[in-house]
Amino acid sequence: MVHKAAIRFSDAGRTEYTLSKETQDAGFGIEADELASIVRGHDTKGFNTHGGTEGIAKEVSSSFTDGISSSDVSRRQDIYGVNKYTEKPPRGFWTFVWEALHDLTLIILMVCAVVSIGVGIGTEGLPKGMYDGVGILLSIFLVVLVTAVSDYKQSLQFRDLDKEKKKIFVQVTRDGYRQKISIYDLVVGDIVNLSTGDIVPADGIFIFGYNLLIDESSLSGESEPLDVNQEKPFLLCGTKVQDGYATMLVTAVGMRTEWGKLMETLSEETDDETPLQVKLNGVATIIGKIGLVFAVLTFLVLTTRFLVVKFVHQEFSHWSSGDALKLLDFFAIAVTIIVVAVPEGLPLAVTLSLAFAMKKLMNDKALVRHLSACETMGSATSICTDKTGTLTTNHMVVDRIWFSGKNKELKGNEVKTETSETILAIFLQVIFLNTGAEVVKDKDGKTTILGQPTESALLELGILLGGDFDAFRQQYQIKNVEPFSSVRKKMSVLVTLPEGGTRAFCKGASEIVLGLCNKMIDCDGHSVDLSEEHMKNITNVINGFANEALRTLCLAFKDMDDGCNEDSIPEDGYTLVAVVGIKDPVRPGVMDAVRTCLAAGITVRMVTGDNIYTAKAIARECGILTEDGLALEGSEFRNKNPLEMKAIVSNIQVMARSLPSDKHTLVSYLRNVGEVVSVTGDGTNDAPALHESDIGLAMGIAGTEL
Ligand SMILES: Nc1ncnc2c1ncn2[C@@H]1O[C@H](COP(=O)(O)OP(=O)(O)OP(=O)(O)O)[C@@H](O)[C@H]1O
Ligand SMILES: [Ca+2]
Repeated sequence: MVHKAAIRFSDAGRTEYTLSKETQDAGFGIEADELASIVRGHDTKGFNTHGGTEGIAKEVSSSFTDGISSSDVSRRQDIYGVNKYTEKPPRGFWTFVWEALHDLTLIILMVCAVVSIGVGIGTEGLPKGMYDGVGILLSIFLVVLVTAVSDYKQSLQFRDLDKEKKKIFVQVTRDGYRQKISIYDLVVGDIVNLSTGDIVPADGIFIFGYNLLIDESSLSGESEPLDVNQEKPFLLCGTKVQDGYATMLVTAVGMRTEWGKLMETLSEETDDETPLQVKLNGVATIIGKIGLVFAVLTFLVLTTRFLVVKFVHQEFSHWSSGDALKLLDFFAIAVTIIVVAVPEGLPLAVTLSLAFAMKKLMNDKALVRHLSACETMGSATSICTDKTGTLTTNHMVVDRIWFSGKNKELKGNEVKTETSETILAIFLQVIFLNTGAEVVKDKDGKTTILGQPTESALLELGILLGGDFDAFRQQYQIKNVEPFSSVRKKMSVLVTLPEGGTRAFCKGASEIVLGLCNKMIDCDGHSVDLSEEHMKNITNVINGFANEALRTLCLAFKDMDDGCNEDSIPEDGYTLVAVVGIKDPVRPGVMDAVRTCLAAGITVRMVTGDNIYTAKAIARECGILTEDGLALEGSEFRNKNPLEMKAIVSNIQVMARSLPSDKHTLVSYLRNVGEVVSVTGDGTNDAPALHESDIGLAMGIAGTEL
């Protein structure tokens, strides 16, 4: 500390670092720009000058455990800014009118109108000579008005959509407890909890966490993910947490971040035309060109005939105003051909009807990112949906438990009375220590569970069994965490026990975790070797749960030798404690929806990360899986060669235990065989497939940007 202070003192002396009065008065120890540039520039020297993470936390008066106090927020916003990006001012109505006027046919028409009025008045006098010209002008006015109004309305709608899209919530610790706030309310000094799949909501410094991998491709285009830890603590806004879990101290928000600067250059709305519009515009242009050719031809032919006649009658030197009028008449005929031939209104009609469809969808609480989606959606021949959260409600409750010792399935409330204490104790350890969810108390002392539904279901069970989350977290020291990911399909932790010794816990997809076990606990709480017989038994239990459409998880532990390596968590030699079956009921209405799709000739496919039996059971329940349909596991699909894949892909109805990349492969093969594929999914594991699909329907729960 003394040492740091000394460095700071000398550095301060050298750079003449003085605080502005406002910052000082507000009680902070660092300027906003200075702090922002340290993180943005990955300036380790400046970082150390300010005393590292602790020093900076002190300077922005934040505490790692309690965060900031919410009464502070406006003071922080005054000094360090608001987490919003300045956007280009929205385009006004008149810009749209101006744009609509920039149309070649309209310009030709206007010229014709003016000429026609001029000549008309000259020859036929007022007001009769004006009628034609004014008529043309009026119709131009009408077309411009309709185009401008519809474009303008569309841009307003997109702005609303944009706002909707940006309503993202993050978990922060404020006033000593964890809570959810909107990213707009984030201020410098906030302690943010990041987990897999999150977008980093502001610039910040890593405080604490495990195995944090950051994908910076959105900022730097660099696709190799970056390790972030105490040594390399800088986190940039707009990057994505690819793996791991961490808490972060916010150091810059809004326009002071790199992302903010990027947004400023990007916030220009991009025109997106739907495929149909592009096609129709193409058609309109071709027809227009043909019309133009014919118009020119007609004009030339008429004029030539007129000239020839004049030549034959030897009147070439006598020109009357009648002749001029005749030539003008030819011109008018040519223009009429153009006007009739160019189907100006066609693309316009499409825009209008699509905008209408979008509005209707929005009323149904569906958010349409691109206008084109409405149209493509109509032509979809295949839907790939995930299971959890889309077909099911995502409200999970532990329904069945099987303890290896008991060899008996239990309902939640029977567990306490019928299970030996040793087993129960270990069971609670797995539940409370090996979890990414958290039991939090809010201001009024009410407990809520924050976290993924699967983990919340387990925590709820733990509380039901009389466990105390906080007590567990205080007694045991967590050494390492490998968070859950859709690829690994399990979560593991390494923990120091209060009585000494280190223990690893693992929970996750049943077959996968079972494969890591070579022992199990018997009824007295002793570890015994897993025999073939046991294995068969347990597999039966798992399949039994799965056939009842339950999501099954295995929980296991392993006692570590003294002096084991704390940097890695073992991948084998676990002792099985329990199998749990979690109920996640099918959403009401799903069966009808599936039936409607099938009736409309759309094939529905389920692609899920869950167990194959669970997947099949749910698929049957929803009417997705039929007698002759194909259900297989992701690994089976993955190992086929491209030809085989192509052959079976159309028959696949259920794909279970899939990796995110499998979803992606499936979609690209389906498109390959000529299907228009729509993908629905809620999670980060669906993102690659959503990208690949013709239409991605993200069921917005998590803040996953696509
Ligand atoms: N938090 C967790 N910890 C440990 N294991 C988990 C956790 N969540 C899910 N699992 C296990 O991983 C399996 C697959 O999860 P994954 O995320 O790949 O699919 P999903 O997104 O839940 O399902 P779907 O693809 O249908 O939406 C689950 O069946 C479950 O056994
Ligand atoms: Ca999912």
